[in-house]
Amino acid sequence: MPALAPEVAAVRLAVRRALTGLPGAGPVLVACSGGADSLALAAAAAFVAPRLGRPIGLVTVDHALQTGSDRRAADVAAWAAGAGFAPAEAVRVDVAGRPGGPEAAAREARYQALAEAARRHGAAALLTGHTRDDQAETVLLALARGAGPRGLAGMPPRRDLTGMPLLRPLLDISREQTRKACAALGLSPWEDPHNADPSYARARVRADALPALVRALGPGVVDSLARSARLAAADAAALDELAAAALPAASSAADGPAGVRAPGGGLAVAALAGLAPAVRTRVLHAWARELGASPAALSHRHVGALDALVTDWHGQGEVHLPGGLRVGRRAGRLTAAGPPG
Ligand SMILES: Nc1ncnc2c1ncn2[C@@H]1O[C@H](COP(=O)(O)OP(=O)(O)OP(=O)(O)O)[C@@H](O)[C@H]1O
Repeated sequence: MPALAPEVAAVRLAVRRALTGLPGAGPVLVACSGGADSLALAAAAAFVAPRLGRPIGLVTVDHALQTGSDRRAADVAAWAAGAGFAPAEAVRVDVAGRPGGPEAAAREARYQALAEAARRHGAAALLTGHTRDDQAETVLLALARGAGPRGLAGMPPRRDLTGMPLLRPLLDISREQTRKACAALGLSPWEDPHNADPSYARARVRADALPALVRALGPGVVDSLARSARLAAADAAALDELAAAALPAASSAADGPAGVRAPGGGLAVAALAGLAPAVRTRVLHAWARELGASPAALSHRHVGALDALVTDWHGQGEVHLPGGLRVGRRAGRLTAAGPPG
């Protein structure tokens, strides 16, 4: 019997770790584009899941943005059916008319379709094939736009996708390993032309920025960026916890000791002023979200303007937040009004 390729073993081990102890009896659903990362993930899941008594399914999304995309989706679904996935489904989505650029619109449509499919099949979790290289690219892109620790934390290995657990078992596996795993298993991955399209920032990072860093600083740079993401994630989680405790305290300080906390009830400036800036800005961000400001539209500029009501008060006017909300400072409190109508 030929020896098991080390890359195949590494991917299987990563998937086994992610699936062990997963609650719920439903299938795990692999989100597979047919690319090397998610194909290696699917092949590993097909091996590991049955051994853990876990059913497996696979969904591939057809964004209908390129000619032949329907054939690619059908090929992936057919391979999956043959490899024992049930369901083995190709889902077509309509990307047109969504907000943001084409990349963001395709991602939103894809995640919506994947979450819907996972719910429809009673899945215990959805699995994606993001690798350590994807993580390093995410961190570089976050650095380039001046993100804080939450952005630099990159992608978590596990998150909630509208009520469905989304797992990323391959965050410690390199893209080279997924390619080698596919080759060792005789699988021919699909090459997504978008991955090489220089009009996408991520494609430029993948093709130019990261290879330039590796040339200048050595091959360890990808692993180092992924490690920085893990460290930033731990710090961001600790700061989020501090902020989660400080928000009700600042809110009840504003309402008086017997006050019942209500998001619109205001925040006490004195309580906010005593917080470390990293905690205070998180409290203000969380409060703005509670008030109804959409997280996607809430920017550093909005939070900075709220912070200035506390730390740089000179009688300035109200701060306008997304969704028609207005926040002002009166009698030692930040209070909110709106949206209009
Ligand atoms: N069309 C699709 N259908 C289903 N899942 C997808 C699709 N596109 C991406 N995914 C999922 O999202 C993950 C990340 O995709 P992305 O395109 O960002 O990275 P990638 O490195 O090109 O991945 P891959 O090599 O697996 O295509 C994939 O590994 C896969 O799990």
